[in-house]
Amino acid sequence: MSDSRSSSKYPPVAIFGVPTDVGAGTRGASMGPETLRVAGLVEALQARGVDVQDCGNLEGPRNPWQAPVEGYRHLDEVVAWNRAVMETSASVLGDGRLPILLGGDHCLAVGSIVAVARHCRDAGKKLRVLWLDAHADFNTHDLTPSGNVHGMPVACLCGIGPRALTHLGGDAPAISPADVRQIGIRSVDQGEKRLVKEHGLDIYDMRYIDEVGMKRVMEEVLEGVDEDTHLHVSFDVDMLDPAIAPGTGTRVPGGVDYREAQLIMEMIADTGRLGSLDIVEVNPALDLRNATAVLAVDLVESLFGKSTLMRD
Ligand SMILES: NC(=[NH2+])NCCC[C@H](N)C(=O)O
Ligand SMILES: [Mn+2]
Ligand SMILES: [Mn+2]
Repeated sequence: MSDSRSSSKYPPVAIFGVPTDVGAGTRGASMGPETLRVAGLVEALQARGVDVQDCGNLEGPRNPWQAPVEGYRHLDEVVAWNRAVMETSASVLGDGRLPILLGGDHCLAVGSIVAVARHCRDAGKKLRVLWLDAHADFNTHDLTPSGNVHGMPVACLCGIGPRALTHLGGDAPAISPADVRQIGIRSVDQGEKRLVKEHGLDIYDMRYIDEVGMKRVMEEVLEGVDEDTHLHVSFDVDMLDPAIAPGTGTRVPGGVDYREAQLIMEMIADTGRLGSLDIVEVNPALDLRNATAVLAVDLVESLFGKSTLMRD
């Protein structure tokens, strides 16, 4: 076909915004979807030759902004939003499109990954989740220091958490810790550390990245990825160093720098196996001139094959 849209080696994409911060302890990530659009996400993908459909934003309950109850803040609202995310992700995957979730806070990855896991099971594909984050997000109601559910999605997906989230897709666990690789980690709470070790979560923390370098980290993370693998990238922008990405609610110093982040995205792009993406925790209320959203868009371009040299 001569249509430039079909020249991309990527499948068509469907973008949907999830404007909520019910899982977070700081307000503002609810404005993430619009700020990523303002930063030019759709146009940047189209310029890569990708067929992009913007489905607009999902709807759900408002943020009641209440204190945690029995270890969870806003659990009912978190479940309602995740149900909507799961349904939309499933229908996008069913249409043969690559879903891109614009968060919103990171609790929403429960819904997106439950849908992706089901899709992989039905399609006979192996799932690998790349969790790009400063945090392990493996808390439970009795370990959490905050009650914020955005600190719990990985545990929920692995079957540890409130039934409404662990069984969101009907059965549990949605995934196994062996399906997950975490990159950029540098803040894990005391009890969370124990749980992470107990479950053998594969964590590439900042110390390991410093010691061996990002190239080797990504080689290890992507080991075994083949044509039957579906890569789900769950990109919490707080993986990035706050000096380059200040617009997020739970900043932790000592994060991934610009070059390292580009290499992560480029090496994922090289596999050609990207199947779904979350971009979460962009908070324009804390940002400087939309720098964090602009950087996220820049990194997504690399994830869709833009390279700095003559490799296109
Ligand atoms: N997705 C995130 N930004 N999570 C931050 C979690 C922070 C902290 N570990 C907590 O559980 O409260
Ligand atoms: Mn996170
Ligand atoms: Mn985080």
